Amino acid sequence: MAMQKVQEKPATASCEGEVLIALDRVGKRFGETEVLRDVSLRVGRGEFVSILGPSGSGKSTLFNMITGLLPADQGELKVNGEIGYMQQKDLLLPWKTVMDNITLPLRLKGTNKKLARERADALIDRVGLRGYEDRYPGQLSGGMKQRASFLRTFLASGEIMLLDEPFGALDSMTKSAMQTWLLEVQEAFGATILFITHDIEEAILLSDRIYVLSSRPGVVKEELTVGFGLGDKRERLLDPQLLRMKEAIKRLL
Ligand SMILES: Nc1ncnc2c1ncn2[C@@H]1O[C@H](COP(=O)(O)OP(=O)(O)OP(=O)(O)O)[C@@H](O)[C@H]1O
Repeated sequence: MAMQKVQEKPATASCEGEVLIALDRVGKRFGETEVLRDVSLRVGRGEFVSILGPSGSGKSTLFNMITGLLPADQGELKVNGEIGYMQQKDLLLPWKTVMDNITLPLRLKGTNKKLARERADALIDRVGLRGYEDRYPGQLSGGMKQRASFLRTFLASGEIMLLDEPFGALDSMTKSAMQTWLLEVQEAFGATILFITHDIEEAILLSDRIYVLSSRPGVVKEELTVGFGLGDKRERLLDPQLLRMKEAIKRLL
């Protein structure tokens, strides 16, 4: 039944404005295992789009294809802009300072040290790490490490950020603070974000649109626009529509 629905969907999923990521009927197998089937999605400039799906539904595989780390077996995949990829683990190098970690991708791209530091310095207040530039990752809290990792990704990313469950390992209070922080920086930086999560509430709270993936194979079961709490997404937490949407998504998974 689910497949029927996907087949009926137009290949061009909805999004307004300039499209930065476009997938049309993308498929992927690992040997005998079909991991993704017929995945079509769009991400427009300045949008916050989430991919919500259970473990094993192919979310990270999708990101690996979007970044070009893995080829797609089927379908079309277009990316219009430079991508920064923040993986599940923060992957900060423990022997480098916060500043050296943050500026590493810029340095690898050939930016000189002074300029890379100036660029990081201009944003360090925004991520709440002023005064921690010379510390080492082991001296930071989980939330601080995620913020350092986020800034590193942002500086290197140009226009598009792919965030793979960035808050998955955090305790619920830190997670909630980080979600608020992410919404603030997205607004301030005007970033385009494609976000992976298996937390339904997190997806509803943060996103403009959500693609709900089923598992084995990963198929887009539904594309949802979060049409409430548009002025201030944090107010969604208090909105009765949140619960209704959460229940509707649970029924899809
Ligand atoms: N390189 C690979 N070779 C073989 N199988 C793979 C490879 N990468 C992923 N898989 C398989 O593909 C499926 C999807 O994995 P993927 O990591 O994309 O899922 P996910 O939705 O991101 O899961 P999680 O939420 O647990 O991170 C899994 O069954 C996984 O074992």
